[in-house]
Amino acid sequence: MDVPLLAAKGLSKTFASRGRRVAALQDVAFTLKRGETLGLVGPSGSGKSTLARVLMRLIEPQAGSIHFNGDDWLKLEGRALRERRGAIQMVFQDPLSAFNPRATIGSALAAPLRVHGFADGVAELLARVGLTASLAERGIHEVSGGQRQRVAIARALATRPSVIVFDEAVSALDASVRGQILQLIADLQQSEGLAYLFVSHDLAAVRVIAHRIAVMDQGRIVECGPTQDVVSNPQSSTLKALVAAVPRLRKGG
Ligand SMILES: Nc1ncnc2c1ncn2[C@@H]1O[C@H](COP(=O)(O)OP(=O)(O)OP(=O)(O)O)[C@@H](O)[C@H]1O
Repeated sequence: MDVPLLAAKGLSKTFASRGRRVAALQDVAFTLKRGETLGLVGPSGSGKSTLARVLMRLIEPQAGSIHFNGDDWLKLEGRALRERRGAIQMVFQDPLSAFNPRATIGSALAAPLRVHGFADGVAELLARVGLTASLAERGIHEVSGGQRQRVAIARALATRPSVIVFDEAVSALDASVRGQILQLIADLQQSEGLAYLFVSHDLAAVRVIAHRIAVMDQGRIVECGPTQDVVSNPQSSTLKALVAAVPRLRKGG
């Protein structure tokens, strides 16, 4: 039997803010297989980041479960959580916000290696993302946007994850750099069998990288299926609107 690497069920999260209750996740379920990319698309406020943060154990849902790699993921606490949480990593849109501005790239990469007791070197990590070892001495501010995103990916790899969540990770890059980073992400998946949750409002980028796409709206997954099927024959009004917003995906366009 083909047991998924990760299976989420019944995830619900309601935020209360200024007297209003917002259902950010409502009974969300999905699976991820080893080596698979699930694209997660949806309009602003649909719950994509909330779902990513629940996976990362940054926020607790009120209901639901995640089975991941043999663990009841949302029940892990204390030492077990500390030991295992590096198995799911996240890459954000803006790597600058995720790095200590005064640290060199080398020290930013060395820290997670040390914490996990891994013998891999910084140079090795940089090589895996197509960067030269000499970059280790530079600050994160001193390198280009594309190089920064490569460093962010290298740091995610440092804890030997089996899942990486990309949250709008290529959205801020210009088109040619975006293509190169998408290629790197795909190559790493091929060589290392990583599973990805690729969160983006950019359906064009999701289409090239995702095997399957899940569409969120108002906290629910309203549609999910193989990328080609879903994009060529959208069922939900949410996805129809997203497809219409990408001119070259429109029928006859
Ligand atoms: N900490 C919070 N407190 C209150 N409301 C929140 C909080 N985090 C998210 N929300 C609300 O939950 C809903 C889902 O937000 P979320 O950020 O998950 O959506 P999103 O799809 O990632 O949007 P975007 O594409 O704009 O990042 C929104 O209505 C948002 O305002």
